[in-house]
Amino acid sequence: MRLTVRLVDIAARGILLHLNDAKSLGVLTGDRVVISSPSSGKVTADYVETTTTLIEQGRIGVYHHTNELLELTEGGVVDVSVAGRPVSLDYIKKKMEGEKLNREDIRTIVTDIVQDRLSPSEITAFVVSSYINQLDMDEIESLTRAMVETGDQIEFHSGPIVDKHSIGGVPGNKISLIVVPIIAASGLLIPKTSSRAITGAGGTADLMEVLAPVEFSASEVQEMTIKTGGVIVWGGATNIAPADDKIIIQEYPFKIDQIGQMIASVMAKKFAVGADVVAIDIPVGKYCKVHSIEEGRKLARQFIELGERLNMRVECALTYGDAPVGRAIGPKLEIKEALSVLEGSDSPRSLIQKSCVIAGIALELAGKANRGEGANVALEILQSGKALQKFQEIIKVQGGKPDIASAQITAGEHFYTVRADSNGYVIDLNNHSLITIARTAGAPADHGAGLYLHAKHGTSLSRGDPIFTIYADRKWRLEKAIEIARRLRPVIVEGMLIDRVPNVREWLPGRSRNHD
Ligand SMILES: O=P(O)(O)OC[C@H]1O[C@H](OP(=O)(O)O)[C@H](O)[C@@H]1O
Ligand SMILES: Nc1ccnc(=O)[nH]1
Repeated sequence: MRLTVRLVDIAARGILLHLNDAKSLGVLTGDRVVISSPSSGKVTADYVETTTTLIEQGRIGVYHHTNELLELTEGGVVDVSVAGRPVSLDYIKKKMEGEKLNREDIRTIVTDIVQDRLSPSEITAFVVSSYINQLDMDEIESLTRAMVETGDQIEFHSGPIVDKHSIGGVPGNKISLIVVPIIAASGLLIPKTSSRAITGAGGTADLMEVLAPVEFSASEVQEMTIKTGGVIVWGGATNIAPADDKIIIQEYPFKIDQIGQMIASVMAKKFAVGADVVAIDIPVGKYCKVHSIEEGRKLARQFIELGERLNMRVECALTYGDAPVGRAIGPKLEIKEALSVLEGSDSPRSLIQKSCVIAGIALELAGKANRGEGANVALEILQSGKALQKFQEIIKVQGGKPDIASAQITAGEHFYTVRADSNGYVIDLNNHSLITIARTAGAPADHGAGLYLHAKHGTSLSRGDPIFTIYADRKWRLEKAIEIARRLRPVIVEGMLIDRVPNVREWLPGRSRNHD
């Protein structure tokens, strides 16, 4: 069918057809079509949307991202025919039905994801079917290899190449900003790629973006790493494991991170940058991705086994995840806190200790420290000021302003402090709720949004003492976040009274205990 092009300025993939044209072609909403034009050749364009009002018969509306491939001009004429459905949909269905996927099935799915042949809802179906039916180690290995092979890879000619990664899930986990400079300052190479927030309110890429650009190609990552010893960039922009970010985007709204996909997501990024040794941080806690030490050990063994299959030496640390790392949650607040530690502050201790433990494991694996001494070596590098100097070099090589000091970083201009309404101790912190509040306040997209925790487990508070402050770049977002905070009560302060159950029934005066 020949149709006249109307360019539709919507930042999405897809095309819009009049319902009658769609019927004549034999396509329904969600089907795919092939568009051919003399200038662009044949392109399988995405999902059809139909309308009876928004476009006239005889025309085809082409959305912006689809036209990036087609490069059509307004008023041009194209030939439109029905396209077959991607075969990967059959493999996703196979997983939905609980069957095991083989290497070819997974490679086909990943290739279709990378080449934008699957719609967001189809990718979500893959995520959810793997979430419910789980991926075994063979499937995880296939997924990792397919993610690596469908993107760019880096090869360094000297080693060992070091890397670290956290599975995430604990708020405030800004340790990469301290670990990477420590490792690089020790003379090792660490080409660190991170994702943006998945279940949290600020992934490492979101944080680093406050100080410097994070979007680079794989070859730029390589060049910068050779020059400074390390980088902290967003994996999603590098074309390193490009399927990863397309999957993560579908996980974000549900705040899920399917275990098999998560292992592949992390390890594909490590493998693609040529890592020889890898330290993995597995936060364990009531509200984390991993809830018990046993579960954590099982996951650690999976990471180690996959590392062996891929020829990388992996060691994992199970870390305390029942409270945020440090006190700051959200991009600017977290950067401020990490910078202050690099500048020599001796608090927050949880942040310093955790950063040194993870950096220490990597230093030991790479032969820069004896077994059991890595954390001390890391602390010495941190306290010597060499890590700060290295961090400034990293900011500079990525194109940011290196001489920024923590005191110059200010969080969102709108803020509100939640205070204790009775005397007592902090007996519980709900990480999920803290993240929900920070996200509602605008994090991670609004860099100034987030929250600062004044009190953690065991802190003794008097009525009126601050518990946490919510920050936002926009007033309406702050209002929403306050509303959510009132409902979720993420920090529980209790004295001896745990709860009081009110009797709300109307009590009539004169009513007596007389059972007449
Ligand atoms: O949003 P949630 O699920 O907490 O985790 C995502 C964060 O965890 C990892 O941290 P890193 O790159 O090792 O610093 C990811 O790359 C990302 O930054
Ligand atoms: N799924 C993931 C969890 C943590 N980090 C990642 O890069 N990916």
